[in-house]
Amino acid sequence: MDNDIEEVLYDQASIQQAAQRLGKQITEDYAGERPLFLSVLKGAYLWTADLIREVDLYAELEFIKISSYHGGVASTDEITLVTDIRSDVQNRDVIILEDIVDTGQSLLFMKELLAKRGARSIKVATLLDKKEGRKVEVTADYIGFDVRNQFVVGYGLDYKDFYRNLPYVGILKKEVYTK
Ligand SMILES: O=P(O)(O)OC[C@H]1O[C@H](OP(=O)(O)OP(=O)(O)O)[C@H](O)[C@@H]1O
Ligand SMILES: Nc1nc2[nH]cnc2c(=O)[nH]1
Repeated sequence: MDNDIEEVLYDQASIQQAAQRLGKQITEDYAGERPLFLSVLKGAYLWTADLIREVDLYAELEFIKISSYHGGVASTDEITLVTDIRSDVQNRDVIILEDIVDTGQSLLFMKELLAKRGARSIKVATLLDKKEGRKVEVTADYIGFDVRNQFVVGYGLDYKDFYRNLPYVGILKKEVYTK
């Protein structure tokens, strides 16, 4: 798999540092509260594991699965809710955990869903923020790294469902897309 990678952008040590930085910030910001962390599958599973262990709060964790990409490098405009949560978000302080915010469509979908269900507050902690990719206006509150407008894989992020298990975030070689 490493042979398919053009460039490593963030290795495991840098991602751990980002998790520590954001975990500390969240712990301070939510002192005395019991937020609900909502991890967006599949991509956010590794980031969730890292970040949540750096949060020193009575925190609940739920997983939701939505889908926006259908195996390619171009985003579609359609988001589908694949697996919902069971817990009630009414009056809860929710922190959405994402691996990447790109067009923003997935995040907007999530935010609208939670707002409709009566969440008291909704914040977002993302490993990567690709601001240049935005098609809709939405922002993240806690950001690991800002990334350029290029397709990244690894650390939860896939290309055609592979590369999620790379222990770093990197860029695929061009020839991999055309193989
Ligand atoms: O800002 P956007 O353009 O909406 O892209 C961001 C979303 O795309 C990826 O998920 P994807 O739908 O590929 O599903 P996955 O997490 O299961 O890979 C990623 O995990 C984000 O949830
Ligand atoms: N793997 C991957 N998934 C994404 N979803 C939205 N942007 C990206 C990206 O750059 N890489």
